[in-house]
Amino acid sequence: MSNVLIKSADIVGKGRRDVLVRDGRVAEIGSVSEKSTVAKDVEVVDADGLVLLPGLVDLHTHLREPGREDAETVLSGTRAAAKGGYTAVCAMANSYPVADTAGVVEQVAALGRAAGYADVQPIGAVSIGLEGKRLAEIGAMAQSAAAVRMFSDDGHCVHDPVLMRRALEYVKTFDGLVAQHAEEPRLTEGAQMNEGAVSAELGLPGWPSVAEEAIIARDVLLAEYTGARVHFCHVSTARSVDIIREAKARGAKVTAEVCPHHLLLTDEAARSYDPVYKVNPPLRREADVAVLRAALVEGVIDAVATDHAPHAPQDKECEWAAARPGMLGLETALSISVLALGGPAEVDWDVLAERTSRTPARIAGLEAHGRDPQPGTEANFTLVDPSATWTVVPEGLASLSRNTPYAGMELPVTVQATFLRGRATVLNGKIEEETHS
Ligand SMILES: NC(=O)N[C@@H](CC(=O)O)C(=O)O
Ligand SMILES: [Zn+2]
Ligand SMILES: [Zn+2]
Repeated sequence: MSNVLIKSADIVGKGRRDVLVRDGRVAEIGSVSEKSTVAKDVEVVDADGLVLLPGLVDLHTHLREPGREDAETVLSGTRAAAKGGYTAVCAMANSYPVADTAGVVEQVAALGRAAGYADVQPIGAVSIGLEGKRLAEIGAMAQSAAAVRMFSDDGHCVHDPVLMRRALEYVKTFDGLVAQHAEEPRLTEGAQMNEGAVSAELGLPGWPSVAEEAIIARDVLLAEYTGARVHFCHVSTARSVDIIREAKARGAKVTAEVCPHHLLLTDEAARSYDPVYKVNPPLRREADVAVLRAALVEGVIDAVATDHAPHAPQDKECEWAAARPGMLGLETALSISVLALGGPAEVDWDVLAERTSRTPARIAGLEAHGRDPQPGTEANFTLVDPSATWTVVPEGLASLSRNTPYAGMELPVTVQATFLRGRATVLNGKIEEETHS
């Protein structure tokens, strides 16, 4: 089904329109007369009451393949992405083997194409084996069939300033960027949760906010010095936002993302000792959450990114200190973002489209994504029901893993359909089983 007539969708900024898709691209937009278009080969999708967004784009997804296919695969992770309204995901490099060669990034991209549920853009490692010692083959990954533009040692900070400088000088030659996991490792040795009143009470070693802020401040300086692009992953503190705001005002080429969980949850959740709430960087204070929400609306934070981090039961269902950090995100990100921005009645859908689709597509250089429907553009959309609600049931998720912090919660907004080049990957809220790419 790549010929579709989407009837009467509320297109952000344009009002109610029909969108006719032929051969994966928008053919007509406006009031398309039924007679002329409802030919036999055109499927009609009634979108009355639904909001049409450009397909969501995730700058930060852990797909776990190769290496931890028990936790997630490219197939299961992209099915989860489609369910969440995503048409493109950027796959982090911390797989086993690490995505630090042209071979591995090409393999991940090929698995994405074979699955057919979302475009998979691999992120390459900055350093060999994420060890922070020697640069990975950045040029070969950039020139490979996977055309890697974004590089990250995510899971680890590119801590050595010389290595960071070299990486920035290198990616600058092809307008690439480094996505930094900002964590000064000496300040977080043994850390288990946000350092503050709650960690003191619980007696858990703290992860101080300055460990993030110190690296962001340094990398802003390196970005300005080299003229290269730096993107900050999972920004979690109020002071980080201040530093990024100042950097942007000076013209530094920096961008930043925030994760849905940092927009909603706080370190109070650690009182449960339930490792589902353990994540890097950790859940912070209420005051940080408020600043992150405002910064997202303002645009100081450019994008929502999931940091979808599936973990197998044995890595999560254990005591807090032994558990791996990270939580699922793809299937709940839109709902949590809407909730954090005031709920479906309050949310500005245009701002939401900007932060979840248009801007992340631009940051990652994914030209066919993040586009509002115009004649000729690829039909990568999601249809959202703004008045529906759903309850998170871990067993019902498309992800292979179950580590969602929202189990049992009733959330606003459902994804009714996702279209990738005009082909429904999700229809009537259900994953389409036949996707032929
Ligand atoms: N966020 C996490 O807590 N975990 C991520 C790594 C990372 O994003 O740093 C993971 O790969 O599990
Ligand atoms: Zn990280
Ligand atoms: Zn991550």
